[in-house]
Amino acid sequence: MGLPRRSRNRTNLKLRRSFGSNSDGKERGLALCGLVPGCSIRLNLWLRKEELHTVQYPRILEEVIGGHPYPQTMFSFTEMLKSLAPFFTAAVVIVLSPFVKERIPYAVSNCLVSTFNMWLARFCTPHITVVIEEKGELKSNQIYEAAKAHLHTLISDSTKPKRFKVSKEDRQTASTIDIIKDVEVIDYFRDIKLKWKLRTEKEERHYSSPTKKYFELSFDKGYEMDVLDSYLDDIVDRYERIQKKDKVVKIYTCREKSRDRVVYPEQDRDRNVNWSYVNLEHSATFEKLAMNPEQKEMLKDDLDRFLGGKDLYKKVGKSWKRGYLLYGPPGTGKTSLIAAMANYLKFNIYDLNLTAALSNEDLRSILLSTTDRSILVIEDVDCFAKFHDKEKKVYTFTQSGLLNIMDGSWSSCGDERIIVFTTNHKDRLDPALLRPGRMDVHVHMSYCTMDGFKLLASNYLNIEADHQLYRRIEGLLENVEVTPAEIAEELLKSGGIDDVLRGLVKFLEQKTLQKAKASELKELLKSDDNTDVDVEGFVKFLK
Ligand SMILES: Nc1ncnc2c1ncn2[C@@H]1O[C@H](COP(=O)(O)OP(=O)(O)OP(=O)(O)O)[C@@H](O)[C@H]1O
Repeated sequence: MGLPRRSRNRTNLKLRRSFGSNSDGKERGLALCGLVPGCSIRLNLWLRKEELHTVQYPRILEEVIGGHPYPQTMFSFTEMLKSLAPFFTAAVVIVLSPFVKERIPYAVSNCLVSTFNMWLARFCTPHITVVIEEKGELKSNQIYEAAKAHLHTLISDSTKPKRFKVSKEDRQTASTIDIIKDVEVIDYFRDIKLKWKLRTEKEERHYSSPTKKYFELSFDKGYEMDVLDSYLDDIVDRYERIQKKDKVVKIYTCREKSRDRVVYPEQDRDRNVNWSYVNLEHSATFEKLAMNPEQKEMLKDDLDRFLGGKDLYKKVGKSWKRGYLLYGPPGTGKTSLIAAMANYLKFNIYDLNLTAALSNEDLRSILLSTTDRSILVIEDVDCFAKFHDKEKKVYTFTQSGLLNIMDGSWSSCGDERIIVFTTNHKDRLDPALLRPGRMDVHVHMSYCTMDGFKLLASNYLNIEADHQLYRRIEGLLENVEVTPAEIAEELLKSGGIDDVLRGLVKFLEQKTLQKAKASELKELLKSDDNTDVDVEGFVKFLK
């Protein structure tokens, strides 16, 4: 596990003073430590006590560290007094102790001595600070997520810090306790005392650059192996187990890039990718979906085979990814099917909102920032047919850009990745996009059938057996194209079962009538040779 390193050329050094001796043990004095926030780089500057009053600390450290000024306020007098106060207390105790022992109760002198010991231990034992940043180079940092979950459990179950926050969202059943930034949370592991702090830091390059979050984990020097190899590993293992068992599926959306088009340096491009997430509240499951039962089974089998196919994919040298194309008219359940797939697999969803402003480079960064065991969704992919248009190439990705990323870097640097495209017009898609390897399974989401209707009626109205109106409904469904979304809307209306079904029959009859009128009109227009009308378009419009 590599610890992150930072440049020494930073302006916001935090300085700490402590007494001790330097490495050869001879020189005693005050050590000025330049601590880079969130980093274990420590710069010690040894001074004799008599030099303390004459030295300009900032100037000296400036030279040591490399030419950056520090805010003078860091060396305030109060702060200096604060850090010397325990030392002073201890000195008083030591000097006065023979005298004090006889005159003050044992408990009081004992308390003073132990305060001194604590202070000594605190200032003389060197600490290690490990920084755990929220984001790695490209993706989220799993140790950060695991630490967050661990601290959440820790403060909910036992150790409460001095300050913590409580919140409860609308639909939550219980309130949530969470840590606040800069407040210390103490944890113990095999007698090692561990101090956690959540920190945030604004990148200084630009006002719109994102705030960086990270945890600082501090502990006594000498325990590095225990902490890195056992403590953190335990936390991550536990997190992974919980994730697999009770994982709440999340849906990530990519936030709009800032409008002022900041051009970040190459190494910072990925910082521009900013996913935000909410828990997927969609309760869709395969069982609740009204679709062809055989197709449903085929899809579930395909997903199962994909999940268990690690060795096969490795053996044949293919990336462990699978592409699905869901096509059909609006309201036939494409989005619901994606939610059902995510709930079935317990994979997070990345909803990629392709806008004309994205370049191929942006697209690459976005795709590479998604995690394994996820479903990448690109809805209404036919709308990007215009990405053939090379004229708009300044900020527009190209179709070949999308395909290259899908086939190349994105798919080869992760495991268990699913990509789902949806479209209302399969015929408008470029055949290059449709070929196996890119879209391996094509799923047609069709208008509602009688089987689909029965399933919806069971979900919405709890009708398990037959109903006297079913014959009528079946007859109507055979003749009219109606989407499951339309049926669902009717079934949601208020009233008893009979009222709702009668309302549905009425709705279907109206649709049948409209259809008949539309075809009548079509025939009429066709028979009139002099009519200069786009018959198909006109009928569609009327529908
Ligand atoms: N096959 C289905 N089974 C069950 N419910 C469905 C189905 N299709 C649609 N619905 C209902 O209709 C609503 C809208 O459907 P959904 O958004 O999944 O359709 P869509 O095909 O993705 O539409 P669009 O192409 O406009 O995005 C869903 O929330 C669900 O309640």
